[in-house]
Amino acid sequence: MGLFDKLAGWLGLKKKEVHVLCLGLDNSGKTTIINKLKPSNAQTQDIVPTIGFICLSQYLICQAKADTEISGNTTTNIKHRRLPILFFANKMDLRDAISSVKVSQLLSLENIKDKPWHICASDALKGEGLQEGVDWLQDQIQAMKT
Ligand SMILES: Nc1nc2c(ncn2[C@@H]2O[C@H](COP(=O)(O)OP(=O)(O)OP(=O)(O)O)[C@@H](O)[C@H]2O)c(=O)[nH]1
Ligand SMILES: [Mg+2]
Repeated sequence: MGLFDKLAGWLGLKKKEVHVLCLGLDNSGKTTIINKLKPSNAQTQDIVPTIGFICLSQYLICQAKADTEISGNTTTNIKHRRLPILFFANKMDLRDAISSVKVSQLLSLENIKDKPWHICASDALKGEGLQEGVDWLQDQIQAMKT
């Protein structure tokens, strides 16, 4: 069972759609993170750079590169809703990686006042830090339901 299956189970979302948009710089680890969230028997060992975007309907996760064009309606919709934003400060295992606190300062995340946000340091190769992020997302989605 993958982390997103667990999340869906806890939330009783088996029949509901949860759309997760995964955005990030090239080579930052988006596909690796998404892959790790799948059940172990569905994970692939062979991750190649994504061309354009991928949409995994089974997990309802959409990965787009930061420069992928998103339609005007979608951006407006995202902008005006109080959707939770989860940041992964990935590749934390690298020797010259900066801390998640420093990443958050560099991105001025404290200026995001109209949406709940959270940042987790992660090592997507080992799967470290992903559970913390999914737990936070679970709490946020639950809060939105009530
Ligand atoms: N050391 C380290 N390498 C990672 C980590 N996450 C991903 N990688 C590696 O970084 C490279 C890029 O990972 P991808 O998952 O393809 O990155 P992406 O963001 O999907 O890349 P694009 O699809 O090209 O935008 C691969 O060689 C991964 O094995 C991490 O946490 N630590
Ligand atoms: Mg990719």
